[in-house]
Amino acid sequence: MEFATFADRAAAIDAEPADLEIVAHVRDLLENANDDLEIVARFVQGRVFPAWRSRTLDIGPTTCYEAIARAAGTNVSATDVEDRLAEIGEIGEVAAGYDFGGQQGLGAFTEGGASDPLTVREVFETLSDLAAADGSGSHDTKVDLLFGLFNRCESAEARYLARLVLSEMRIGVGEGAVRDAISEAFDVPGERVERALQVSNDYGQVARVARDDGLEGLDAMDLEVGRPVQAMLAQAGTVTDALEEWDEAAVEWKYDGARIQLHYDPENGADVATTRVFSRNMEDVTDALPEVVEFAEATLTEPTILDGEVVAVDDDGAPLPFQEVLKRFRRKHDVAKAREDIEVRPVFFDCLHADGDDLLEEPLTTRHDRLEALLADDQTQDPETVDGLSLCWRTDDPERIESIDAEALEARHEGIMLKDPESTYSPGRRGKHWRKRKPDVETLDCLITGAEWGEGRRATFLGTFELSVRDGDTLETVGKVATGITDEKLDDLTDLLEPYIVAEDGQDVDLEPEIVLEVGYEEIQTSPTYSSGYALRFPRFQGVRHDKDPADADSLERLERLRA
Ligand SMILES: Nc1ncnc2c1ncn2[C@@H]1O[C@H](COP(=O)(O)OP(=O)(O)OP(=O)(O)O)[C@@H](O)[C@H]1O
Repeated sequence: MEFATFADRAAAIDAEPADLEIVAHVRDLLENANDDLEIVARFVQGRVFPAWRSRTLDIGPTTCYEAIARAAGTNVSATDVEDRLAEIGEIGEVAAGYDFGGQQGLGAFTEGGASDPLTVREVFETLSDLAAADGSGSHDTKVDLLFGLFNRCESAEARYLARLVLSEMRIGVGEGAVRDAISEAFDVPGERVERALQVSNDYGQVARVARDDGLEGLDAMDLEVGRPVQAMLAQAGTVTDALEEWDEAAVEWKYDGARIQLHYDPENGADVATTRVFSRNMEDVTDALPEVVEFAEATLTEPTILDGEVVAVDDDGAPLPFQEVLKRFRRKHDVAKAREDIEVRPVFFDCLHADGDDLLEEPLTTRHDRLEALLADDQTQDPETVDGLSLCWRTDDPERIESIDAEALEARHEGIMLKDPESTYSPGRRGKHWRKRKPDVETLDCLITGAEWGEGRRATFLGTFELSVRDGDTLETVGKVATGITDEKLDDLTDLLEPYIVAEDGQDVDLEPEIVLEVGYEEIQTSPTYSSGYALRFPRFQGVRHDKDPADADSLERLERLRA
C-alpha cells in the first residue's frame, strides 16, 4: 500500500466524528492492505510495533525536528521547526506545512529511488532500522533515515509520518474500533477478536490471522512465554460488597510495590533459560530487576508466566514504601550499585501459564494452586514458607477478613485485595472480580476507654483498644481497634496509656478517657454489642491525636450523621 493512500485515509478518519464511520474507514483500510495488513493495522492506531514493543522506536523529538528541517531545505533549522511547533502546537501540522518536494524529492536514502511513491512497508522497514540503530553515531543514523522518509513525502504523508514517529497519531482510532473493523472486514465475531488481542497484544498479527485463518486461527492463538499480557486490574470496593456478591472471598495482602509479569522459559529452543520481566505497561524491565531473574532461575523449571509485584525491602526483609522500588527503576544504568542500596523481592499472586497450559480461563483458585505448586519445593511444604508466594485465604467470615487486613497492615503492606475465587483472568480489565479495599474516606476521633494486655511476645503491651464517643456528659462504646499497629507503636501507646489505668481484671483494663485515637472504618452498623447501639465495621488505627483534648473527641451525634 502506498503511504499516501494510508495518509489520505488517516486524514478522512481524523475529520470523522462518528464512531461507526471511523470503523468503516478502518475496515476499508484493512481490506485493501494486502501484504501490508499487519503494518496498516498497527499504523492506524499510531503504533509501529506490537503494543508490547511500542517503546523501542526510542527517538527524542529533536531527532524528528532535525530530519524535518533537513528535508525542508537549507534555510530551515531544527530550532525553526521547534518554534513553529510552539506556535502551531501539533507536529503533524508543522511537518505538513513544509514543502518537501514529495515524490520529486531527492530520495537520497531510499532503495526505491526518487520517483517511486513511498509505501507503508518502506516506512515500516525504515523505522525498524531506526529502532535498531544503537551506540555512538546512532543519532546521526536516525536523523538520516528519517530525513530519507520525509524527503519523499507530500504534505499529507508528512503530517501522518511525523505523528507516527512521535507517537502522536491521535486520529481517534481506539482499540475497540480496530477490533470491530477486523471483525467486519474478515467476518469473525468481535469477542473472539478481542480474546486473540488479549493473548497477543498485537493488532497486526490478529488482523492477519483473522483474514488468513478465520475463526479457527483466532481461537488457536495462545499466550506465548516471552510476550507480555495486559495486567488484570482492580476496582475499589468494600468487604461488605465482596461478601454480598460472592459466596466467599479470596483475600490476599496488597503489596505496595510495582506490578511485574514474569516470563520464564527453561529452554527457549537453545538450551538456555530465558527470563523476561515486564512492567504493568508491558515495558521490558528485566535488566533493572536481577533479583527477579535470579529468583526465577533458582525456582522455576518449566515454561511459566506469573503475575505479581516487586517490593523493596529493608535489611530485615520488611517491605518499604513503593517510592523505593521506583528508585530502582530510575537507576537502570547503575543496577549493581542501586541493588546494594535498595533490595527488591518478587511476590507472585497469579499464574497465567504453566508448562504448556494457558490458565486465563481457569478460576482464580485453580490458578493459585498451580502457582503454589510451581513455587513450593514439594507438595507438603507449608504455603507460609514458600518463597515468593502471595498467600490467598478463602473465607466468608468478615471477622477473619478483618484480621487478615490487620496482619497485612502490621506487616507494613498496603492493605488487602478481595478477589472472586471463581473468576477467570481478564487481561487489561478493571472488572469487579478484583477489589482493592477502599481506603477509609472518613475517620473518627474516639476516646480510648479500655484495653487488653497482650499475650506472649506482646505480654507487656496494651492492645485491642476499646473506642468510645461522647454523648453529652457520658461516653458510649463503638468498637475495638485491635492490631494493625506495629510493636513500636504499641510500645508508645502502652507508655502513653499506663498512667490512666483505673482498674484491671485479668488481661482487661479500664482507662480514664484521656487519649484520643483517630480511627478509619469501612461502615457504621447498628449493633447490640456496644453501648452506643452502633459498631464501627473494620476499624483501623490511624494515629494518636495528641493535639486533641478529651472534650474534642467525636460525638455520638456526628457518628449518627456519618452513618446517615
Ligand atoms: N495481591 C495482589 N493482587 C493484585 N494486585 C496487587 C496485589 N498486591 C498488590 N497489588 C498491586 O495493586 C495494584 C492495584 O491497586 P491500585 O489500583 O491501588 O494500583 P494503582 O496502580 O495505584 O492504581 P490503578 O490500578 O487504579 O491504576 C495492582 O496493579 C498491583 O500492582
